[in-house]
Amino acid sequence: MSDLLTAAQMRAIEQAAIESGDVTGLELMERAGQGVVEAIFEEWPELDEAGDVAGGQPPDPRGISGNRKRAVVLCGPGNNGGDGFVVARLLQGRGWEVEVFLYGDAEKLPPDAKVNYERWLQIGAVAEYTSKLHMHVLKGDFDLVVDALLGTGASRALDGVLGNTLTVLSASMSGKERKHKRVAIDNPTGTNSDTGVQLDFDHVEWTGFDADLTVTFHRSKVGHWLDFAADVCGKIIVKDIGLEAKPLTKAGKSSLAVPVDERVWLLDGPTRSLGKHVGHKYSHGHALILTGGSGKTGAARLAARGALRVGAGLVTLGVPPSAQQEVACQITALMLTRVGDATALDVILGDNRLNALCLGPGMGLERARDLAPVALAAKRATVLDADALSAFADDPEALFQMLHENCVLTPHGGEFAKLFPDVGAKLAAVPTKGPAYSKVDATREAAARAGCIVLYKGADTVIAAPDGRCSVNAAVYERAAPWLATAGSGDVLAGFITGLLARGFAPMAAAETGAWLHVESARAFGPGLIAEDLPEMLPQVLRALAPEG
Ligand SMILES: NC(=O)C1=CN([C@@H]2O[C@H](COP(=O)(O)OP(=O)(O)OC[C@H]3O[C@@H](n4cnc5c(N)ncnc54)[C@H](O)[C@@H]3O)[C@@H](O)[C@H]2O)[C@@H](O)CC1
Ligand SMILES: Nc1ncnc2c1ncn2[C@@H]1O[C@H](COP(=O)(O)OP(=O)(O)O)[C@@H](O)[C@H]1O
Ligand SMILES: [K+]
Repeated sequence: MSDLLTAAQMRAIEQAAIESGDVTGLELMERAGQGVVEAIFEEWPELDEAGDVAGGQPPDPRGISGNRKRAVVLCGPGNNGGDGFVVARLLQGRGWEVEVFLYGDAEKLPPDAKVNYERWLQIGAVAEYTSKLHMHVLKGDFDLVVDALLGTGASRALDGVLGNTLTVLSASMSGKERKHKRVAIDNPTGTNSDTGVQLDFDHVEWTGFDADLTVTFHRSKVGHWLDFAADVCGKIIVKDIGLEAKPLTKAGKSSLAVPVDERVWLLDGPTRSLGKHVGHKYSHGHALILTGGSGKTGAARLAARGALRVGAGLVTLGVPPSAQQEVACQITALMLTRVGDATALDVILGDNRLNALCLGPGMGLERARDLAPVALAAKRATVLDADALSAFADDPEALFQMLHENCVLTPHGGEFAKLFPDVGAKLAAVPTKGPAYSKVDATREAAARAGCIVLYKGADTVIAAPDGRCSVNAAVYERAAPWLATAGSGDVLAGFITGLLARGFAPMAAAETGAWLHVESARAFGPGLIAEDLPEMLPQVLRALAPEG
């Protein structure tokens, strides 16, 4: 998968291509419509009775004389609607019976959409999109419903006619017995293409258009991978509309988000340690993971197991005296050392071979507050998770002062909102106009403020660096791993990242790789997963990637 674009970036790319004279807006719209039709028939070959997908061929007489396929195309007031008119024309050209409904005023359509509206009028009718529309669709024996209502230009709350109709349509047409397929052009109406959140609409069960397939153009949009969108996009297909050759400007590039994929491991993983074949355990790094007191050591042990499995040469648990016996009974390959207080930690960190630290899982707020200053002053690569984040909820600035560039913060939503309350509030606000503030924006802003890597957890994990680099590790669509929502899985993630830091990964790469391996381990196990299983799946995941991993 390539870069993920915001609506503004996509618009800028299209605009640059049009201004360069390489292509017209009308040509792009035609290619977009063709792309949608291609995707429909690639996805559901059984719908294709007429043969040639590219259009232009006369329809197969069997399609007309036999049972004609039937489509409803819902067109909106902008260029997304324009794509819809192209799709309607191409389907009709292939022998389909097509009904088109327009939400909005035809006279106000933008120029390219207007042209395609008029082309469609030469071969078909346009009915008004009304609040009764869903009844028509529900009663009709349709094979396909196309959502061309709103695309990247969707920017404000939905009105009653639009929102209610879509909601009833989607709700009443869910379930296996539904005959027709549902396709959204660019994004399902009801979602924001920058944020993935639902557009504001005053309806209790508001869902928006619930698609089986979403066909987007040139590049996937950031919002396809965030928040609620993954629940309603169905599946994403990206269609080329001939914009490839135009790179983004430098300024545009620095604000790109990239998806995390297996390259994070393949580029670095197998060799990222000192000495690929002849190295010894110290050349693979030594991680120190601090535990909480007696009865609270499980989380840190999970993290430690993760760090060891991901390839740290040695992993030591730093335990308070009260927990020494408990931890000693539970570990074998892991080591332990007593870390009673900040002074003891200071002494231990005199050993320069300890090159990665992890604070937070099960640590306890007080112990985290006591030990964090010494740990951070040692300037080792350091993961701060869980209690090490919550401990500074009252004074995040005190934490930010101590952080350095080799730190990785791994908050979930609650911890994020405690450390960055203003950023969290911006993210939580329901957008009323575009461009909207997304989890990508929020994580970037947090990383810049903290001066280190921030990994903001969730099914749509976002990782950002202070310099604006940003990536999305989305466990959605074919990478869905809902089993990760289990106690302790975040502790294992902290351990994976710590282990990778010990191996010498740069903080951003460690966070990306850790997050990616975390989801892969969950997928390799599948349903029934508990946190303990995650480190145990790593050998299998790594073997499949690179034999020497
Ligand atoms: N610009 C181009 O050259 C191309 C654009 N394409 C299509 O054009 C789309 C973007 O077109 P637009 O920028 O015109 O945007 P849209 O068609 O997504 O929507 C813009 C229109 O919807 C209205 N609107 C926004 N939010 C609304 C709401 N909540 N309720 C009701 N109306 C609302 C706006 O006032 C405006 O009239 C893309 O998603 C894509 O489908 C493709 O044809 C490829 C080429
Ligand atoms: N539905 C989901 N799909 C994929 N990953 C998820 C999902 N829910 C949670 N996760 C992941 O599981 C981990 C949970 O971490 P966290 O909230 O800290 O839990 P804990 O404190 O119990 O370990 C995070 O890495 C998060 O990204
Ligand atoms: K749409």
